[in-house]
Amino acid sequence: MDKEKQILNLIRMNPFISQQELSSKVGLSRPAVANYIANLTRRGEIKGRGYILREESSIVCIGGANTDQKARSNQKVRLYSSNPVKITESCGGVARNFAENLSRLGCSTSLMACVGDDKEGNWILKETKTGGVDISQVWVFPTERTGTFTTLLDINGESIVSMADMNIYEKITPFMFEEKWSHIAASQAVFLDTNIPQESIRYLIKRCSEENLPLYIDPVSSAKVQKLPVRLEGVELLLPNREEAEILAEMKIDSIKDCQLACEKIRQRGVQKVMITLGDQGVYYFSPEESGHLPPFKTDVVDTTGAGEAFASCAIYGIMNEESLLSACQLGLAGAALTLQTEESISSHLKPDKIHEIVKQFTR
Ligand SMILES: Nc1ncnc2c1ncn2[C@@H]1O[C@H](COP(=O)(O)OP(=O)(O)O)[C@@H](O)[C@H]1O
Ligand SMILES: O=c1[nH]cc([C@@H]2O[C@H](COP(=O)(O)O)[C@@H](O)[C@H]2O)c(=O)[nH]1
Repeated sequence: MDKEKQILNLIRMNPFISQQELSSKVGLSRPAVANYIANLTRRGEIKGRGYILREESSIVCIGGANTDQKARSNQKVRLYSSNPVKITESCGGVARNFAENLSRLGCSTSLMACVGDDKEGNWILKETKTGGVDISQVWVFPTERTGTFTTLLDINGESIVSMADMNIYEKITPFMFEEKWSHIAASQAVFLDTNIPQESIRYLIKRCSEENLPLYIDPVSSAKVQKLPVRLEGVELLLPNREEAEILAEMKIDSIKDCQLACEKIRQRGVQKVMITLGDQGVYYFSPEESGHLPPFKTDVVDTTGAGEAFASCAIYGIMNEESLLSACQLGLAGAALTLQTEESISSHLKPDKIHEIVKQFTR
């Protein structure tokens, strides 16, 4: 590749790159680089220098965007039998749900995910945009089908079994993130789920760590948590549920005391903070400064789908607003309680005032 092309490619990947950095990367003197840039500018290839300011509380959410199909049984589910159910459909995907929740909390969020060029993909894009999320960074793949998540809910709203048809995410490569790096680097923080392939997860962890970008990870499921690398330096916060934490820590978790040991083991892998969500047992949080267990805020449980992302988004909202880990978890529990009350994966009542009010009500 000639020097001019190399310079253009480097600028495309990082519009903030300095002439000094360009000179050492392409092996030219700084004045020679300046000369190339002057020529490229004259020819209109470079339209100006892209100093885009980092937005306050902006976050890029990377991972899954699916349609969720929920079959809710109106009697206790009988396995190996035909069960009368009511089926509903909504937009889902861990990263997508997280982005919409945070947008409802007033943060500037963008989604980096992929959908097929099909009815479902178009629906997700439309709904997510209506939810206030920037969808300009979503890839639309013409030959792939949008991911689907199908779950069977028992009469008490608990999921009995779920099926994830998400082959589309296998098409995502590290290079695609490299190309979008200027957008990622312009955010205050990055949220990542493990729907994307292992090499892309590794790439993002390494790059965020090198560039000191706070990175929060939701491991999605006990199948997908296995994609995380052993070393997790640079991950500011990991939010596994109990099963995922058992896999990460390589131990059974049967008590709150076990949670503490599991968090210590997970932290030895390089993570700074850990929050293990424990379903109807609440959450255990852990950092070098603070640790403890909180039971859930009591509420009617209509449907548990989306509670994990509601917890994650409200807790991270707290962290981005420099709350303590304890206060961030209380906000997380408030968000989860709101989502448990609805059949939707996202509560339309989610607002900063509302979650603060719930925390006040339960901690009085
Ligand atoms: N059955 C339940 N009763 C009360 N709270 C629940 C229940 N299920 C989930 N939650 C709340 O939602 C949070 C996340 O749920 P959890 O099941 O641990 O995560 P995930 O949905 O990611 O598996 C919990 O920390 C808790 O606050
Ligand atoms: O392998 C996956 N399973 C499930 C999800 C998504 O996770 C949400 C359910 O999450 P929870 O565990 O909080 O119920 C759904 O919206 C579903 O689309 C996903 O992205 N990837």
